[in-house]
Amino acid sequence: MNSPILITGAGQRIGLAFAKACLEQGQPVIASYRSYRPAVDALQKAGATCIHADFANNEGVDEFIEALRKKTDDLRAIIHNASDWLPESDDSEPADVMNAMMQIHAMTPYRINLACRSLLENGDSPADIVHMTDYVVEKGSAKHIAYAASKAAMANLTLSFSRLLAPRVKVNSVAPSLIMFNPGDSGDYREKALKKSLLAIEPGESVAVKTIQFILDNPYITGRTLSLDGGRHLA
Ligand SMILES: NC(=O)C1=CN([C@@H]2O[C@H](COP(=O)(O)OP(=O)(O)OC[C@H]3O[C@@H](n4cnc5c(N)ncnc54)[C@H](OP(=O)(O)O)[C@@H]3O)[C@@H](O)[C@H]2O)C=CC1
Ligand SMILES: Nc1nc2c(c(=O)[nH]1)N=C([C@H](O)[C@@H](O)CO)CN2
Repeated sequence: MNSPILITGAGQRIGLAFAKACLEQGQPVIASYRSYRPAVDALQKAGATCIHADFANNEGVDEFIEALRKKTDDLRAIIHNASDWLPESDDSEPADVMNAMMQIHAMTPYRINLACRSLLENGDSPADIVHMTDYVVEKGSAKHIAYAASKAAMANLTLSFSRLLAPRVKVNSVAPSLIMFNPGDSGDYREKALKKSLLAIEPGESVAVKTIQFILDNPYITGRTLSLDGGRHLA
């Protein structure tokens, strides 16, 4: 059948890497992006269907769902990758940070999963939902409290949706720690971040691509979180 895979936040970094890997294998892709970049044009040229979406409020989520349903009647998988890594800070209102984090990491996948259940059930079997969570779900984060809480909520969505959608749809999380730095990360920050895991490397997007693909290829994993953290829990 070759139903498309939906990847949210595919305009850069991990989401873009997974979208490219799918297209290289002939796997149809529907990619959501918020900020336009030349990479979005490149995805479209490579055959992806790209849909602009800002999930900052429910109107934006529902507009996206409406646009998605006009593009396809079925889905092979949904990869909930879109994310903002907001810290607490003196110049931001804590309630605004928590609301923004819960909106992108919990409300958005919750609404999309419920609205797109029939698309997954119409697609190739078994279908998949993958939530991109974070190592901090296990340990918390003193500097990204709301972010960690919202990713924990996302991780719980994996448990509930795996119960709701089995056996037709598998639902899992990938919990990365450091995968790739951001351009503005200082040398001091990078040095400290690398020391937080046993393997002490910045692996890059490919390890996330491999992990998501492993989940999609495995018919007997659901309701689980795969840790992708270089042994950070033992460092
Ligand atoms: N990179 C890492 O080391 C780690 C990543 N992760 C998780 O893995 C996933 C991928 O990480 P990474 O590639 O770094 O992610 P990014 O920080 O690059 O974010 C991915 C995309 O999410 C989009 N996005 C943010 N807010 C919104 C919104 N309100 N509406 C729509 N789209 C939005 C951004 O769109 P745009 O830029 O177009 O505005 C961005 O391109 C994320 O879920 C992240 O939390 C977890 C631990 C470590
Ligand atoms: N949306 C994002 N979430 C996270 C990012 C990121 O760049 N975008 N980065 C991290 C860090 O790499 C952290 O895991 C290690 O310092 C966490 N989440």
